Amino acid sequence: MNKKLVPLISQSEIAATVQRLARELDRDYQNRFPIVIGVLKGSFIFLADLIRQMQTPICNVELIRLSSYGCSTTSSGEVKMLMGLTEGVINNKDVILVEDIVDTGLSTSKAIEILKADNPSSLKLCALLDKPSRRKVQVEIDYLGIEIPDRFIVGYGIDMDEKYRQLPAIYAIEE
Ligand SMILES: O=P(O)(O)OC[C@H]1O[C@H](OP(=O)(O)OP(=O)(O)O)[C@H](O)[C@@H]1O
Ligand code: HPA
Repeated sequence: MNKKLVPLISQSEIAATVQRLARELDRDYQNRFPIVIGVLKGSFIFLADLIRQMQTPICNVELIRLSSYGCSTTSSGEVKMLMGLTEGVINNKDVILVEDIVDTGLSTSKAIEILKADNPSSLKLCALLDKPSRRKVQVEIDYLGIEIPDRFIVGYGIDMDEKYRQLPAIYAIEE
């Protein structure tokens, strides 16, 4: 079935939002050398743009991979860790977890639970998009980009069945 892509967030709005988040992180992480952890795959473009806008030095960039959506627009509810961190890498470090979108909250809460077990000295969440109307578990977003309505979105790293990640802006899918 053909999908219609309806523009939701423009490239310029994304860029301004990334700038703002980078300034907020710079303000809070001066002289702290945080570890920035991106959640693959969806956050890869946001992560790359965000760290290039940050001026405060970063100790390390790490990537983890979770998956729950598979080939559909509905979360399976079962979040799998497909790729984790090297042991000990965040022990006693300030960690910034970077997510593209918090929807049900299941992926992010799982990531937070796993990372907390590795004893970071602090752990904060930076998310580009928040879809609070779909939340199933509570997630506190410390650095939030844009709140969005209950639409399935794609672009800027975010996919539907692995498609559309390369689009430079964010679109809502309509049947
Ligand atoms: O709050 P939730 O309902 O858990 O949804 C949010 C997660 O879903 C997407 O990942 P997905 O599982 O589709 O994997 P992907 O990033 O590799 O596309 C997205 O990148 C978030 O990590
Ligand atoms: O709206 C969405 N689009 C794509 N992937 C997602 N994962 C959670 N929510 C979404």
